[in-house]
Formats: sequence, C-alpha cells, structure tokens
Amino acid sequence: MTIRTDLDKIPVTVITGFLGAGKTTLIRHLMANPQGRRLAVLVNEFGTLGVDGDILKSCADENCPAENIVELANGCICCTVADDFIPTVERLMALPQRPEHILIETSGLALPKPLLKAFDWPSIRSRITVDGVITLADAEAVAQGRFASDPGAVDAQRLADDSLDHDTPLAEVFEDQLSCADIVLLSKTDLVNKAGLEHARTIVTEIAPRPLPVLPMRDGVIDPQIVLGLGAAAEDDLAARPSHHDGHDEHEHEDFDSMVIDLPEIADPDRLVAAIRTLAREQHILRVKGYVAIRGKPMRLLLQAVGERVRTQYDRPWGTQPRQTRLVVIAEHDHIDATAIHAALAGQVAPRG
Ligand SMILES: Nc1nc2c(ncn2[C@@H]2O[C@H](COP(=O)(O)OP(=O)(O)OP(=O)(O)O)[C@@H](O)[C@H]2O)c(=O)[nH]1
Repeated sequence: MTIRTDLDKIPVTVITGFLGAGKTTLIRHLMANPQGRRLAVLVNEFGTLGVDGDILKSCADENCPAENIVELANGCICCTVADDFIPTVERLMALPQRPEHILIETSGLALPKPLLKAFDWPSIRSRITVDGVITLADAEAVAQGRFASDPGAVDAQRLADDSLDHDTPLAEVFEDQLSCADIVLLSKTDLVNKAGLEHARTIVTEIAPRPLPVLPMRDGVIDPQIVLGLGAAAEDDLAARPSHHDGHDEHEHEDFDSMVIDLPEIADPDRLVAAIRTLAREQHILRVKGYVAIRGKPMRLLLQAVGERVRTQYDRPWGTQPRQTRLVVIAEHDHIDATAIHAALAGQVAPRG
C-alpha cells in the first residue's frame, strides 16, 4: 500500500459513457480488485431512483465501506457542481479513513467537461487531481451506428464549430464523452463479432479529437493497472478536450426525459421483458432500470434494459420492504409517450387476489 501524506493529492478517475454502457459494472470490478487502495465512489444518476448506488453499496467491503459510496441522484453532475458536487467531494476527503483513490461515475447523459472544470476550484485543486477520464462505449450500439449514423461524415472540426451543429442529442453526448477521454473502453464485446468490434473502433477513432487507446472489455473486467494511475492531470489539459458546449455556461437536458413508474406485483417476468423489448423498439426507450416484485417470488428482481437488451436477476429477498415494482425509464424527449409506456407496463400487473 502506498504511504500518503496530507500534502499528496488524491487521484480521481472519472468514468463516463452513454446510458447503459457498463460504467457501474466496471466500478464493481475495480472495487473487487482495488490493488491495495482504499477507495471511495461517487455515483451520479439521471433519474430519481438510485439503482446504481444501491448495486454498488451491495459490493461494499473493507477497501470501500458503504459510507465511502455516495450518490448524487436526480441530476446531472455537470450542472450541480457548486451546490452538490464540491461539498460531496469535500465530505469524502474528510472521511476518518481518507480515501486513496476516488472513482466518479457520471450519469450516462452528463457532459464530462464541466465536471473536469470543477477540479479547478481552489478548495479542490490543491487536494485532488483527475488521474484520468475513462469513457465507455457499448461496442454493439456503436457498431450499429446508434450514435453516429454516418461515421464517414464525422469530422472532428465540427466539435469546434457551433455553426455546423447538425448532431442529434445522442451524438452530441457521445462525442463530448469521447473528446474528454484518456482511454476508451469498448464494452460488451460478447455482443459483437470481430468485424463489429473493428467497426466500432473505427467510429470511435474517427470521432475522437486525438489518438486514444481503445481497448475491448467484457463484463467490466479489465486490469485496474490499465485504467487507474494514469497521472493525466486532466484538469490542466482542458483545451485538448473540446466540447459541443464550450463557451456556454449552461447546458440543457431537455433532450432527454426520465419517468418513474410505480406498479404493484407483476404476473410473469418473461412477459414483462417482452413488453419492455417492444417498448424499446416502438417508443425509442434508451434505458429502463429498477426493481420488480414478481407474484409468488420472495426475491426482488433487478431489471436492467439498454435498448432492446434486457437483463434480469433476483438480487435479494424483499424482507420487510413493501413489495412494489419501481422502474425508471429514460427516453429522448421528442419520442417519449408516457401514457403508452405506463399502459404497456401496467398491462403486466398480476390480477388481484
Ligand atoms: N452482455 C453484456 N452486458 C453487459 C456487459 N457489461 C454490462 N452489461 C449489462 O449492461 C447493463 C447496463 O450496465 P451498467 O453497468 O449498469 O451500465 P451503466 O453505464 O452504469 O448504466 P447507466 O448508469 O444507467 O448509464 C446491465 O444489464 C449490465 O449487466 C457486457 O460486457 N456484456
């Protein structure tokens, strides 16, 4: 273990990437393989339901106890810097057992650059340095052109020129996240073949404003020595990380909406999954996550959907908690039809009695 004095800056790794790219899965892996470091984790979610924080707290151990895992829910880390983010980081630094490395998971819709700028704040700058920005990109989604439909036309120049802003909101977030990266991890390699992986790599390379290491990753498994300890001091290197929102103090999240759906017990998990797949196709849903109460099952079902890919897992008994289904749904604002989504999910509720 490294010996640290109070004069040493605490390294922070920012883990970013679009909704559902696998950020929480990577952090779980890093928590399980901390390389002797005492960790703290700050997780930011777009929706109001703290699913990621809950998942991470269930992995707490002596290297990263539950009090070292904090959530900034219902927001965008980049817009709440002064009010929420800085005080939270200061709280982490004041823990009796000072963390030796802090991992920050941004929400999948956050632009990482305003966050990097926060590390320039006087109270933070002298005590923390951004060791690196790790950007995850879902290899299958990228290869299918879900972010940049015409990769040949993607020109890094456009990032610097507001007048050429023809991007979709999805593409803008994706490009900003790549622009900030020190390393790009192409996640979910099990869902693509070799050609798909190479295609995704080409798209990322064309979008990135400078040459970057692009590494494949499955189920969050990567040698922590590759992603931690980069010493990038990203806060000193902002100009090399262009953003669509450079020059704007504020940015809007109106392009995306989240809704929380509360329901009683669900009859059949397979039919619920099928209904979510149909919704993802027809309502352009980007992400669904939360907990489901299945009639007759003592365990709660953790449900995660990224586009049409749905994963479920019974994670723990309900115990004394009310058996209630609660899902957060995130979609593009122009496409979301809250009534249709609610009706389709309510159709899966178990009949009374
Ligand atoms: N097939 C496959 N699924 C994966 C892999 N990594 C993560 N997933 C799944 O993808 C879903 C989203 O993973 P998360 O780690 O929650 O993604 P995230 O980026 O933290 O999601 P948000 O915080 O909502 O943006 C989960 O169902 C994971 O189990 C992988 O390598 N392969």
